[in-house]
Amino acid sequence: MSLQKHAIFGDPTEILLSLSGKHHLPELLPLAVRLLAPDEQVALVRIWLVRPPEEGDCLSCPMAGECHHRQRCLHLVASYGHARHGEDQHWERTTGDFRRMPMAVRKIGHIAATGETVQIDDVSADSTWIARPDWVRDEAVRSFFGLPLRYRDETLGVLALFSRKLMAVSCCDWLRMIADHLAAAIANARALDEIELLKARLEQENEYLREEVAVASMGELVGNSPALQMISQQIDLVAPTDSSVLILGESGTGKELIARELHRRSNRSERPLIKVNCAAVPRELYESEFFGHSKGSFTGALRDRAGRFELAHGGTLFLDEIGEIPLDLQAKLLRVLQEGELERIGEEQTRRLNVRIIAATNRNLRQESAEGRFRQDLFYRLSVFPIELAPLRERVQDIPLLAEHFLQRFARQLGRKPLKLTLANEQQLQRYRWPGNVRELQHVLERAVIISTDGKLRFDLLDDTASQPSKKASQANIGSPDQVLADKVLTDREVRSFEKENICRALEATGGKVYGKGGAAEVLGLKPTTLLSRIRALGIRN
Ligand SMILES: Nc1ncnc2c1ncn2[C@@H]1O[C@H](COP(=O)(O)OP(=O)(O)OP(=O)(O)O)[C@@H](O)[C@H]1O
Repeated sequence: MSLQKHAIFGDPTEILLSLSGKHHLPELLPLAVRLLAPDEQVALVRIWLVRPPEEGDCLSCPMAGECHHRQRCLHLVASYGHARHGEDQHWERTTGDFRRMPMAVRKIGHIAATGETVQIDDVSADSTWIARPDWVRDEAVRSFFGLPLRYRDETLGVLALFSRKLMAVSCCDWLRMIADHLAAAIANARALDEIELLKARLEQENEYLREEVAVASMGELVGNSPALQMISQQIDLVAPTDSSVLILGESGTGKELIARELHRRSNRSERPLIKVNCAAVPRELYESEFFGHSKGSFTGALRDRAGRFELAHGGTLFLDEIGEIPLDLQAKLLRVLQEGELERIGEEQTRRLNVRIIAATNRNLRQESAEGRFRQDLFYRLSVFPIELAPLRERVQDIPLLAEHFLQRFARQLGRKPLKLTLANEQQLQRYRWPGNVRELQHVLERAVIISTDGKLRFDLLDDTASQPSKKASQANIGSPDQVLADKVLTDREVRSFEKENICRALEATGGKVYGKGGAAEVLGLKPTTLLSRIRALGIRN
């Protein structure tokens, strides 16, 4: 087949190649009609797809009188051409009189119902097929070619082409091939949409279940140190109010537990507590995660989705790791907190919300805001009532109670006989520095229950890396961690270098493994998502 004969469409191979790069219907179909109507020789190309009518469709449909069963009809989904008269130069609208076509009615309906191709070389001579003879005359339309879009014995729709020239036989062959290709692409795009929808649904369910499991395994606040008693009093004071609370403390000290306790003791406890781990949200999804989006507002927005703010309406929104929010989003977050209303991405409608905010961070947010890394106004807004959790090494009084609590829990979970915590055990645990705080203690006790098969508790405590001098750190002239800790007061640069050094050592020790048992996150007593975000923030190559 030579290209000249069917030059009416441009190069068909190019058309097929271009179409194969589009995987979603909103891109694929408009491109197909444009490619098939490159110039004035082709007056109009249209694609209809077979679908059930949408709500309200039949009430306003000009073809309703000719439609009997109203179960399925043809929906005009793409249109393109070259008008000689009229204002709508390219006939791109899909809202005109032929936006819906009943099955088996007129030529388009006939093609869809029978799966047969219809070719009319001289339309003016065959007036039975023509809905608008004046349009055919005014626009000098010569021939019509209508093809079913068939995929695996199913007619998905109709491709129709009105030409101002008589089409060559070869041209019709090419069109058939393009129609077959288009039908397969439509079926694939639908399958892909379905997969993405299911994937998004699964991810959401998964996230929800993970949170449920996490909450179920969190339990109550254990400890009787003066520091913890004071925290409990603070919770009682602030819980019934709607004030924002900022929970500060090292990783693993129990900030999330405190947030849940605050919600539980508040008047909102019957409503949901929605958590966002700000360190785990990909940068480009922040806005949608917080404020939601409407269908089609960006690639991948396959349906309307409520953001976390909306889900928390009437309840509490827990913003964990708030220090990780990018600066540009901080401004938007502040606006929502100040005004109590938001718009989903891609939507004009303003929604009023009643949400109580609890935020948590292990960063020194005051200092970060003073240095411009965190918005000061947002910091003040969030820290109406700050609660500061002391690290475990500063409340060693809590260690025996916590250890006993975890021992019983893990013995029960693992089906082991309850083990006894001796005085020597308690002292050993109280001597350790617990860089990963209560989370680390929890892991150490879980391991202890697993390995202590002879009824005697043995703690597999990691070397207190914090007390090992570091060559690299002293080379960098920031003082060894020993010195650093002994001095107590650290500059921000020292803290960051120290943190970087410590993470690098953990990664070295675990062969770069971040997640799971024996991974760097576990060694450091951090959540893997937190560790990953720090690795990124500190520019560590893993
Ligand atoms: N006082 C406590 N009593 C009982 N369990 C506790 C206590 N404090 C912390 N835990 C447990 O320790 C683990 C870590 O706590 P949590 O996740 O609340 O810490 P976090 O400070 O939010 O950590 P991160 O900063 O890494 O998010 C959880 O399993 C929690 O249940």
